[in-house]
Parts: sequence; structure tokens; C-alpha cells
Amino acid sequence: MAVSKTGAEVKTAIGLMSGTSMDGIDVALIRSDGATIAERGPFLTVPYSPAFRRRLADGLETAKSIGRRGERPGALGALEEELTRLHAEAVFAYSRQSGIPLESVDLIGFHGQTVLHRPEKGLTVQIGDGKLLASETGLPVIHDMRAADMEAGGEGAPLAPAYHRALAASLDRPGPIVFVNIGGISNITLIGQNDELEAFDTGPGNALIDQWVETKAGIPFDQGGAIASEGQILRRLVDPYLQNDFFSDGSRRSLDRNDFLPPDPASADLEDGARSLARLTAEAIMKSMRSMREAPKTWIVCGGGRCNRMIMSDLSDLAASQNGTVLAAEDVGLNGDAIEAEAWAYLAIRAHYGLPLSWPTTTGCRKPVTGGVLAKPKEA
Ligand SMILES: Nc1ncnc2c1ncn2[C@@H]1O[C@H](COP(=O)(O)OP(=O)(O)OP(=O)(O)O)[C@@H](O)[C@H]1O
Ligand SMILES: CC(=O)N[C@H]1[C@@H]2OC[C@@H](O2)[C@@H](O)[C@@H]1O[C@H](C)C(=O)O
Repeated sequence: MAVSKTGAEVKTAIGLMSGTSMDGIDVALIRSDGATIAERGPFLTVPYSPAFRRRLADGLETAKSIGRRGERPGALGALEEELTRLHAEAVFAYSRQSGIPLESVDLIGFHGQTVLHRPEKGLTVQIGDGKLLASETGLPVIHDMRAADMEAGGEGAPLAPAYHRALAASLDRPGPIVFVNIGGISNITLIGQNDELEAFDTGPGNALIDQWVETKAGIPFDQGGAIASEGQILRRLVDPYLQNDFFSDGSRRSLDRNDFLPPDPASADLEDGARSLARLTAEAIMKSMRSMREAPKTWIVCGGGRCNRMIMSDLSDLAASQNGTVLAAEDVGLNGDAIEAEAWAYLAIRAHYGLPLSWPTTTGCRKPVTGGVLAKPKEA
């Protein structure tokens, strides 16, 4: 039995993330005592079929009518069951492909799929049946990690900051360090010189770009930013988004996928739209950063948006004006696709030890709060 410097036993957890891009299930593994990272395991992504992605998109529409987090109107209950079974299959595929036996795993950290996030109403809904996943995999599952934070007055997101801080501690880079996750929505975590955290969502990530290129050209995303690289920035597209109250009133720190909607398809050609929306992602990050107490020296970008070279070059130029250096996660030895799934594994271990998952400066909760609901597999 491995015991860490803090005296707590090192646990092995698999993390499962289905993010706002709704492109598939990310699977990762972490060994930790809930504080330091002892090991990061291999990573697997299991893409959803186009048909399942469409059902998830329909599920987001259906979920708009939810008033309490347990409600599952229409086909949402059936979707939840199928999503959970796909997660169980992803766990088995991960074990098979990595050669890691499930008997060596202590816990699963299960995010599920966010179908509605209305923090102003104290409502966040992730579909994903923890009990079913526990019985399918035979492993204890920690799920519903956003709920306790909301009950403590937080917005239920972002929760990855605890893990970003643990990663920052393992890197030999000048601080302050900021982690920038560019998924469907973008979010950041600043780790200050004294290890204090400041975190929030910053606006659209790739979701608007994905919707734009899908509508205009029938393709799911702008690979490498190739389409954007052929276009011009249209301020008439970018600026109205930056006028959104989210950036000025400071009352919200987290976003729903539907808080920002794509431009009218007739408003620009394919390339100019993609270029303008890539610019928007970078400018929204910078605009949100202005409220930070310290200017970061090292920027580490994770999530699929780091593969869009136009987002990365815009962000690099904007950060350079404040003496910041922008790096992709891979430049510092991390896997930029794996970080959110790793975070859910790490958070499961923290939840197991009753350690905080969120703080007033990350989600707006009243005091540091742990979370997660444990679902145990039935005794054989
Ligand atoms: N090679 C690539 N080039 C450009 N963009 C890419 C590439 N690969 C992925 N992306 C973008 O990244 C998105 C997926 O990112 P990611 O998996 O980080 O999001 P997510 O985890 O679903 O979202 P969130 O972090 O908001 O929950 C895709 O929808 C696509 O827009
Ligand atoms: C409610 C919800 O699912 N929020 C997600 C979403 O995707 C990115 C951003 O918005 C972030 O706030 C969060 O996910 C990450 C993993 C988090 O909680 O840190």
C-alpha cells in the first residue's frame, strides 16, 4: 500500500469526462493522495457517433424545461441510461487497451453530460447514472460533484482548478501560472504566487466555431484553424459578443453552452466567420483576465482549442502585450486533451478524503466545500 508524504494512502482513480463539445468520452487515470499527483496514467477518448451527438443536442433542448435537478423530461431518462452504458464501455475499452486491470482501480470520478447550467437559479444538471455505472463496472463511483458546491452558494463550476493547482506545483515554470481550458466553453485558473486560486469561465471556446462550420459547411470543427486562417476578422461579428453583460456585470463566473449563440449564417462567409469567432475566443479570455489581481507569466493552454492555430496565435499576441508566454499543455509535458478527465479522477480522490473541491475564489461558494455522491457496486 503506497502512502504519501501527507500520510494519506495513494488511491488510483479513473476520470470520465463528457464535455460541452459533446464529441465523446475522455478517460484518464490519476494516482494521488488527494494533494500531490503521484502518477498520470494513459488517456483514451471514445468518440460519440454522429447520431448520438444529435441525440445529446436534442437532450439539451429538452433539458431547458427542467426546474429541479432530478427531473428527466421526455427522452432524457433513456438518454441518461444510454450515456451511462457508453461510459461503462469506455471504462472497459480503457482497461483493455492500457492493460490496466480494473481490480487495480479504487474509484471512478464520473462527470456525466451537462444538459443545463443555470447558476443564477441554483440549478446545474448533469445526466449520468452513478449507481448504474457502479453496477456495470463493479467499482465505486463518485458522481454529481457539482451539487454540493451549489448548495454552498457556489455556481457548481469550474471545478478543475484544484487539479490545475496540483499540476502547477509539478511544473518548473515562472509563476503566476494560468491554465486556460479551451473546450466548448473556455475557463481559466490562475495560481497566484502564494498558491491562491482565482478561476472562472471566460466565454465561448470552440462551441460557436463548431456550430458555425457545421451550419455553413457541414463539418464538425475547424481542424487546426485551417478555415479561420483563410478569413478576415470582422469586428461587426466579434464586438457584439464582447458587449455581453457576462463581461461587464461580474455577477456570473460560469456559463451554459447556450449562453452564447452562433451568428446568423447569412452574416458572413465561412472563412471570415471562423476567423472572427477564433478571435472572439482569444479576446474573451483576455477581457475576463482583466479582473485578475496578478498578471500571469506562464499561460498553459489545454482543451481542443489549443489545436486551432488562429486562437493560439491571437492569444500569444495578446498575452505577450502583458509579458506572458503562451504554451500548449504538451510544451510542458502534459496531455492537453486529458486534463479534464484527469481532473475528475483527482477530484474523486479528494472527495473520498473529504477535501475541498471548490473555494470562494473558484466557484463563489461561501466557504471551501467538498462534494460528490458515492455509488457503491452491489456486493457480489
Ligand atoms: N485538431 C483540432 N483543430 C481545431 N480544433 C480542434 C481540434 N481538435 C479538437 N478541436 C476543438 O476542440 C473541441 C473539443 O474540445 P474539448 O474536448 O476540450 O472540449 P470539451 O471538453 O467537450 O468542452 P468543455 O471543456 O467546455 O467541457 C472540438 O469540438 C473542436 O472544436
Ligand atoms: C456546468 C459545466 O459543465 N461547466 C463546464 C463547462 O466546460 C468548461 C467550463 O464550462 C467549465 O466551467 C466546466 O467544466 C470544467 C471541467 C470545470 O468544471 O472545471
